[in-house]
Amino acid sequence: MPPPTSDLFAVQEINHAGRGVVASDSIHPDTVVYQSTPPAAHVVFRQYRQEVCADCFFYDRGQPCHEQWRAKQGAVGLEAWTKLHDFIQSKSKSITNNHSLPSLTPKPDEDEVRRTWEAAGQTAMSLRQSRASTAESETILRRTAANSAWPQVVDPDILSYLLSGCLYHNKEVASYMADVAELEMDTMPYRSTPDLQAHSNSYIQLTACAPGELLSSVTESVCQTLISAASHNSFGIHAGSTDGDEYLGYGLYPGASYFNHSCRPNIRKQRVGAGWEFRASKGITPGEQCCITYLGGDEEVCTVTERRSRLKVHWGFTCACKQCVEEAG
Ligand SMILES: C[S@@+](CC[C@H](N)C(=O)[O-])C[C@H]1O[C@@H](n2cnc3c(N)ncnc32)[C@H](O)[C@@H]1O
Repeated sequence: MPPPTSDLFAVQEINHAGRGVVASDSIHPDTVVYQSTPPAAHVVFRQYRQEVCADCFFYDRGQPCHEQWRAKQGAVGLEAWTKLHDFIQSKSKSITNNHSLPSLTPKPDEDEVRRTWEAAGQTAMSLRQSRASTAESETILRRTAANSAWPQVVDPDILSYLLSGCLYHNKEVASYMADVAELEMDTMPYRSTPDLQAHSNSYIQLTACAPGELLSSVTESVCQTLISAASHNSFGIHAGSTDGDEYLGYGLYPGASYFNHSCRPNIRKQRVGAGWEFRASKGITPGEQCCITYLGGDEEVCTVTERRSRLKVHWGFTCACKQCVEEAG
C-alpha cells in the first residue's frame, strides 16, 4: 500500500511538512475521507490484554473475536505468539514496563545508538548460528540466559510490537516494503539509554525465541524500521474511539500516516474497530490540505508558543501549519 489515493485527495509534497493529504475535489462536512486498514504493527499493553480484544481492540469485551484473531495469525503467527508468551512467563522476574517510565537519562547520541545496535547485531548473529546448529531452542535459551552477555531485562510491550511487525513482514513482504518502509523515519527514536537498550534487547530476545520460519523477518533492519517508523507515525489506541480515553497501546497505520497536523484541523479521526476513519469536520476546498490535530484538542486552548513547543518535544517538528505561521508572523 503506497501513499493512499482517492477521488477526494492526493498525497503531495507540502512546504516544510514533508508529504501531506491535499483535497482534489470539494469535500462536504462529515464526508468520510479515508478509512484505514488494521495496523501493520501494534501493541495492546500487557496490563490491558485480558480486557481488550486482540482483534478489534474493543475494551472490556474479553475474547469474543478470538477465533478471527487466531485465523489471521496463521500457523507461524500462533507458534510465534505462544513462544513469546512462554518466554515472557519464564522471565517474569525481569519484566519492565518501558512506556510508562519517565526518561531519567538524556536521549542517547548517534554514536551510542550505533554501538548498541552493533553489539545487539553480534549477539543476535551468534544466537542464529547456535540455532542453526541445534533444533533445541529451549537449550539455546537456557544456555544464553546463563551467559552474562544475555540481556536480562524483558519488555513485553516492545516485544509484542516488534513481533506483530515481523509477522506482517513475513506474511506480506511486498506491502511492508511499499508501506512501512516508505514512512517518515525518526533516526533517533530512543527517549533514553534504557529505552534504547530495551529495544535492542527485544530484538535479541525475539531472535532467540521466534520460530525458525520467522527468523528471515526478525532482522535488525526490520526491527529498526518498525521502531523508527513508530516514533513519527504511530497512533494511540484508546479505550473509546477518541484520544481522550484510557491509553491502551499504539499501532502503526501506514495508509493513515500521511495526514499532517494543523492547529486548525479540518479532519477528525475516530477509531472504528482496529482501524481509523477520517471525516471532514468542515467543508474543504480543492487544493486545501486535509489535516488532523496531533494535540488532541488542546490546540484550541494553547498559545502558538505552547503548541509549537509541545509538537517539538513530542513529535520533533516545528509546526508550519497556516495557523501557526499566521500567529507567529
Ligand atoms: C505522521 S507523519 C505525516 C506525514 C509526513 N509529512 C510524511 O511525509 O510522511 C508526521 C510528520 O509529518 C511532519 N509534519 C506533520 N505536520 C506538520 C506540521 N504542521 N508542520 C511541520 N511538519 C509537520 C513532521 O515531520 C511529522 O513528524
